[in-house]
Amino acid sequence: MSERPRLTVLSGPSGVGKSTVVAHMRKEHPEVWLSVSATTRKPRPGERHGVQYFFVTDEEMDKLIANGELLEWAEFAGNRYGTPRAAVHERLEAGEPVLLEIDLQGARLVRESMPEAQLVFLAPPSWDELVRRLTGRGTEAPEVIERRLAAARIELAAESEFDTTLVNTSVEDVARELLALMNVV
Ligand SMILES: Nc1ncnc2c1ncn2[C@@H]1O[C@H](COP(=O)(O)OP(=O)(O)OP(=O)(O)O)[C@@H](O)[C@H]1O
Ligand SMILES: Nc1nc2c(ncn2[C@@H]2O[C@H](COP(=O)(O)O)[C@@H](O)[C@H]2O)c(=O)[nH]1
Repeated sequence: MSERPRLTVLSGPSGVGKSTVVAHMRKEHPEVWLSVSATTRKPRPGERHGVQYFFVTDEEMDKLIANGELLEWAEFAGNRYGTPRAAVHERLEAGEPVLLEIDLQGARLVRESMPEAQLVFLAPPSWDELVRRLTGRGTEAPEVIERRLAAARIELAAESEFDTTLVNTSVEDVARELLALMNVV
């Protein structure tokens, strides 16, 4: 590792492949620490509490927010999501490469509170391919897909706010590029 690791934020429209890229990257490089967010969204089949997310009630999320326990939080497509603050700071202080996979609103908040963070935007090869991926994943009802696509138009329009854009044509290529940006390889 050539430089001190810093916080990296990966954002991009729902269905672009953020989780797929990060999972691929962490298979080879488990030393990259991925923050586990809290969310009020219901678990998808196979998702486990404490692994993909901390699945919390609305009341629990209210408390996390009120107690200042979240580094950032946002409402996205009808659910709330937030990054637990303490774990991120602990890992950064330990010198580990830290990655947040969060939406545009969260990325903007992190930029305000931690201007040294690098913001990476994951873009789809095309709009049609984004729709295919989001629909093909088969995890959301049609009305939820519509909400996520409406958010995607806003997120795509904000690409220039990010330090770097990676286009997710190949999971392997993007994972390699992200590792390089994080100074892990
Ligand atoms: N490069 C790629 N080529 C083809 N399909 C891909 C590629 N990357 C991801 N996918 C597929 O796209 C779908 C969405 O990927 P994924 O769930 O990782 O997206 P995401 O950005 O994490 O979405 P969300 O923000 O909704 O959590 C999945 O079915 C995944 O297998
Ligand atoms: N602002 C935040 N956004 C987050 C966080 N954790 C995840 N996300 C983003 O939410 C959407 C939807 O995720 P899904 O798992 O329901 O498909 C996606 O863009 C995630 O990146 C967070 O802590 N804060």
